[in-house]
Amino acid sequence: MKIVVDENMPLTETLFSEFGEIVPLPGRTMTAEQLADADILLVRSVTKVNAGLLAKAEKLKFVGTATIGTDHIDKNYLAGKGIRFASAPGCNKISVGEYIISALLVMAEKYQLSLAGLSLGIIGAGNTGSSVAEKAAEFGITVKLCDPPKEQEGDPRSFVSYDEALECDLISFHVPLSRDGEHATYHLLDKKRIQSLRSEQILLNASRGEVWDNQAMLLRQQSAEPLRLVMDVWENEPDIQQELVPYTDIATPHIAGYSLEGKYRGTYMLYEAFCQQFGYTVTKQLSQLLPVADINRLTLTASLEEAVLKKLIHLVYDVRRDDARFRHRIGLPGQFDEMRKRYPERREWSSVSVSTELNHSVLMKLGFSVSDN
Ligand SMILES: NC(=O)C1=CN([C@@H]2O[C@H](COP(=O)(O)OP(=O)(O)OC[C@H]3O[C@@H](n4cnc5c(N)ncnc54)[C@H](O)[C@@H]3O)[C@@H](O)[C@H]2O)C=CC1
Ligand SMILES: O=C(O)C(=O)[C@H](O)COP(=O)(O)O
Repeated sequence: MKIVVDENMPLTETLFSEFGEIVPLPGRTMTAEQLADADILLVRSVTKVNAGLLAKAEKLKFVGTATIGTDHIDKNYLAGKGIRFASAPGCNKISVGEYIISALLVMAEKYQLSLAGLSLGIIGAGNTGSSVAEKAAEFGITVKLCDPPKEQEGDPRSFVSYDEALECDLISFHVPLSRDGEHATYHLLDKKRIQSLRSEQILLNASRGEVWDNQAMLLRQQSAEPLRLVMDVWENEPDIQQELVPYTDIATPHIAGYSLEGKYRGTYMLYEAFCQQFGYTVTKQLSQLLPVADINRLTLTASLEEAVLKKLIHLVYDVRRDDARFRHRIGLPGQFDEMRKRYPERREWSSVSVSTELNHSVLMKLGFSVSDN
C-alpha cells in the first residue's frame, strides 16, 4: 500500500509502516498527481481534501486528519466515493487548555489583574472549551459557557446566550469553523460586536481565524479604544493580515494545540481508527512512544496561590516564548508555516511530576502528575 502523509506529522513511520510504504509530502502543496496511486492519505489542517485534490486518487480507501478541526475536508465527497474517514477529536484539547491558561496568566500580569473573581465566557463548550473551563475554574474564575447546539441537545451543564458571554471580562472562542446552518461560526465575532465590546475586555481566539472578522478587528485596534487580544489563529493563514500583529498582546502561529502529546495523540488516533476500520490489531501503545520530558520532576514547597501556580505553569510552557518568535519572524516570507514546521518540543503539564506535601487536588485537576514528598 502507498501511504501518503504530511511531512510534518510525527510517528507515521512508527505507526503505519507495517501497512505499506510511507511517502511524506509537504501538506500545503500536495497535488492530485501525487495522490494518483495512494491507498491511504494522512493530512493536517493545511491540506484541503476535496474533489480537486482527489480527482486522480482511484485507489484511495482511507483519509485521516490528525486534527480536531475538519473544515479542510470535504466529508460529503469522501462519503460519496466510499472513502473511509477519521479525524482526531480531542487529541490536542489539553494543549489548547494549557495555551489559554498560560495566556491568561500573562494578561493578568500585564494588566495587573487577579484572575480569581473574573468572568470567562467560553464560546463553544466542546473538547477544547471544556478543557479551558475546567482549568480556569481552579483559578477562581467564574466560567460561563455558551454553546447553543449543546444546549439544544440537552447537555446538562448550564449555558448562557452569546450576548451574555460577550459581557464577560475574558472571552475565549472554541468553535469549529462552519459557514452554513443555524449555528454558522464564520465571522461569529462580526464588526458590530467587535465595535460594541469594552476596551478592558480580553479576547482570545484559538479556534479558527475566520471566526473573527480580522479586518473589523484591525479597525477597532486602530481606534482610540483597542481591545486586549490573544490570537493564535488568523484569517487566511498563512497569508495573514500582518498589520494586526502589533495591535495584539499575544500573537502566535496556530500552535495552541502543538504540544508533543497533542501531536502524537493525533497520529495515534488515526492509527487506532485505521486498524479498527480495516480489521487490524492495535499492537502499539502511545504511552510507550512518548519520550521523558527534559524537566520531569520537581518539588513544590510554597502554597498554591496564583503567583506560584504561574511560576510552575510557565516553567513547563510559557506562551511568551511563542509570541516572541512570532513577532520576530512574521515579516519574513514563508515564516508562518516555517514556525509551525520547526516548532520546538513543547510538553504538557502532565509530563512533570510535582512532589509536594501540600494539598494535591488543584495540581491534579490542572493535570500535573503529583507525588507525595
Ligand atoms: N489553535 C489550535 O491549535 C487548535 C484549534 N482547534 C479548533 O478549535 C475548534 C474546536 O475544537 P473542539 O473544542 O475540540 O471541538 P468540539 O467539536 O469538541 O467543540 C466545539 C463546540 O462548539 C459548539 N458550537 C458550534 N457552533 C457554535 C456556535 N455558533 N456558538 C457556540 N458554540 C458552537 C459545538 O456545539 C461544540 O460543542 C476545532 O474545530 C478547531 O477548528 C482545535 C484544536 C487546536
Ligand atoms: O487540531 C486542530 O484542529 C488544529 O488546529 C491543529 O492543532 C492544527 O495543526 P496542523 O494540522 O495545522 O498542524
